[in-house]
Amino acid sequence: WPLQPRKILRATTHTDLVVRAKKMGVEVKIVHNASVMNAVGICGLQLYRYGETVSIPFFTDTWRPDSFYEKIRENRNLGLHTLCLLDIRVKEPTLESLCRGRKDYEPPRYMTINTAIEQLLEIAQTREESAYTEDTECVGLARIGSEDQMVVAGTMKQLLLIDFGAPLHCLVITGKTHPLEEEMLDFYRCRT
Ligand SMILES: C[S@@+](CC[C@H](N)C(=O)[O-])C[C@H]1O[C@@H](n2cnc3c(N)ncnc32)[C@H](O)[C@@H]1O
Repeated sequence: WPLQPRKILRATTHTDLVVRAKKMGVEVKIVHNASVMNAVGICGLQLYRYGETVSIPFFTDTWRPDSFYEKIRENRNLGLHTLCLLDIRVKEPTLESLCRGRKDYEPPRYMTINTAIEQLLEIAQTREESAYTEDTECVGLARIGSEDQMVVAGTMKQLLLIDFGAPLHCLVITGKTHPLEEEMLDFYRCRT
């Protein structure tokens, strides 16, 4: 039974899968694949100038986690860019159905760049000296790799006004940029 994880081994889930398979004596064969982790290179920010990637979950009325803020702060202190992966909520059982023991699911939801920025700015407001502000340069990327992919560079404030269309979306918060990176970003710069 050759196990072929679809993606490169870059996240805990992938490594965990391999470790458990090997412990069970299952043969593991890695088939390398494209990933947002390298496809994001399209915007011209150099991959080796990124710090730790963060995931931004949807806020709810009662759950507003902000642990990713510290990672963004550390990255920016080191002058590194931060790739923000945005929440996907698919096949989430409704609260009602959980209570009734019946399987009903919420409609699928994919976080937009706009929602991610709103949440990031909400967190920034709770910090005295935030690691980023609405004037921080970012790059919004939607549907990378598809014919209608969208890449726009601009401040958080500017990107908030852009409709990036259908999922999937991700966001890069820039660190210290190299002149060549700036030249590349100019091709994507938002003109509003
Ligand atoms: C849990 S991550 C896993 C990504 C996938 N396993 C990979 O390595 O490409 C999913 C998130 O990555 C980002 N993402 C994946 N593919 C994307 C694409 N083509 N364009 C923009 N963002 C993408 C989105 O933020 C999405 O919510």
